[in-house]
Amino acid sequence: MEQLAKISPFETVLEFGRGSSVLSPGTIGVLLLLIIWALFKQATQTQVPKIPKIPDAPDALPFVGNLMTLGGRLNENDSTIYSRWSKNLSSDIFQMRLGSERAVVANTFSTIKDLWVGHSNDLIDKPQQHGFTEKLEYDLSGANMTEAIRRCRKAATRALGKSLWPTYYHLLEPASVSLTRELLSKGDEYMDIYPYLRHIVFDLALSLTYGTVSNGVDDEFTDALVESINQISYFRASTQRLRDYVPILRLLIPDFASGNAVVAAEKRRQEHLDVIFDALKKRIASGEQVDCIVNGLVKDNLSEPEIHGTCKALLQAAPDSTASSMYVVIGWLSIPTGQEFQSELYDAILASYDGDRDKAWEMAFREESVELLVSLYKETLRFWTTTPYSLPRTTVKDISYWDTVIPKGTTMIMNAQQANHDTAWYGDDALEFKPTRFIGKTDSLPHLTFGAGSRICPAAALSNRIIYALIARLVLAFKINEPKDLNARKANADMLDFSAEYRSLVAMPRRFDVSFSPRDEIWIRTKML
Ligand code: HEM
Repeated sequence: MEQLAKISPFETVLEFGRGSSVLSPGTIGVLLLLIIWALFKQATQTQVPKIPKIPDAPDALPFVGNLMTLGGRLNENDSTIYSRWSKNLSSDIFQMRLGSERAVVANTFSTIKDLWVGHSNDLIDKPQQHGFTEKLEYDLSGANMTEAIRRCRKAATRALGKSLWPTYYHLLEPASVSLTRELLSKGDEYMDIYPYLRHIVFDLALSLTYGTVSNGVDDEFTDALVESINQISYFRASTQRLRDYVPILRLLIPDFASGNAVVAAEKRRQEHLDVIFDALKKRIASGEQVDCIVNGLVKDNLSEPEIHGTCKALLQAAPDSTASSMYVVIGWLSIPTGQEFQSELYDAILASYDGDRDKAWEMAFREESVELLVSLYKETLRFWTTTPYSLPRTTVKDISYWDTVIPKGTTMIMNAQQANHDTAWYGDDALEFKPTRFIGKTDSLPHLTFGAGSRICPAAALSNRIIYALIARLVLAFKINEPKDLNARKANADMLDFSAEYRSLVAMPRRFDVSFSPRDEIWIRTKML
């Protein structure tokens, strides 16, 4: 019987049907029993058995398990729901059913550290999301750690390493100058700075990968590429699509809208990248020296799909997560408490360079000598967890955890949003935004927004530096103001409500407007030369 169930209950029933030309009442009875039994198995079974001694999330339903409460269906992101379950169960860790997938959710900093760092190599694979993963040609972020993916990750990590940063300054510095010029031209006008921040990070990622930049914030080609990237991000590791997790739905319902949307987005993304790649090949063939990751990967003999797979992951991961973090902190700086902090930060930046504004401006991308600003970006990433449940992993072997065993093949989810606000780890003020929190602290894992362990974000240090440098230059040049008009869009600095996106992997801050008053216009203009 166990054997038959593995084939698929419906195939089993069909086999019975084929074997008998006339269905006797006895055969029909057996068939019915078999269908009920097969449905029962489908309704409750998971890829790994229930794990002893780990409590279950409440209200699991047949077939879908806990999915009906997740995926933004209650206008809350999955992490907020996980936090509630963890609290109600009085347990750091619980298990749940996502259709046929058994997942363990860890909710406190110390539990996550024990599992993700203590068992780093045991948690190196990613869950394969049916209806999504197979529609992407090659995908570093979502793939298991095969030999090819190991090579891609190694190449990406090398390209993002500190020794290569000096080659990226010439990309970031002009971008920050054009941003400053743009802000200066706006005068007292209130504006939404998000598209500009996103554009800077996207251009950096495009230069790093394919050695090119886009044409501008409203460039049509880039918009289409960004749109295809967004579509793919929207479905990645999301619990919104039931059929990605429930086998019987895949069997019964064809994959219409969203499945086709992923395929169409992947096709569009690939077409655009092919154009960019071809242009790069022509430049290289004509003898031009182009410093970019693709060039390095070609020299490393990675295949073309591997090259695109690595670069797609970098292009995909970079813009929204980095831009969102800069955006929320700019929003906080504009509100009254942030206004006071702006002056403190301005003084701290100048003090680090003995009052030499030019040097402070020049060194922004080259070093992180302003401790208050380092603490500010760490606290920003901790408090507004833009990747609330990180990227789920899969165990590649059985893991002994306290007095139980988490089996090989279990989906592992870190509730980074909850752990980043864990009072047992950060103290009673964990729910406050405290920009000085990390002064004098050198912990290598200050928060979990970049993930942890074997698949931690390879761009964590570079992203930190981008945020540090752009904020340093903004504060040196301008005072950031919130709109006076009561009906205007003001920043939402709430640790959860800052984002209006409940369904997908990356939080999307609610949009707001701010204005930038030059501290000293004549001095700023000297930086535009
Ligand atoms: C503030 C900005 C960023 C945040 C919060 C962020 C967050 C994350 C997180 C949570 C993961 C999953 C880690 C894990 O499984 O433990 C990840 C993976 C990844 N990130 Fe980032 N990221 C950021 C910026 C970037 C940038 C700028 C790039 C590229 C230039 C990048 C490239 C990647 C790649 C390639 C992966 C997949 C690594 C793998 O699966 O082996 N990220 N990121």
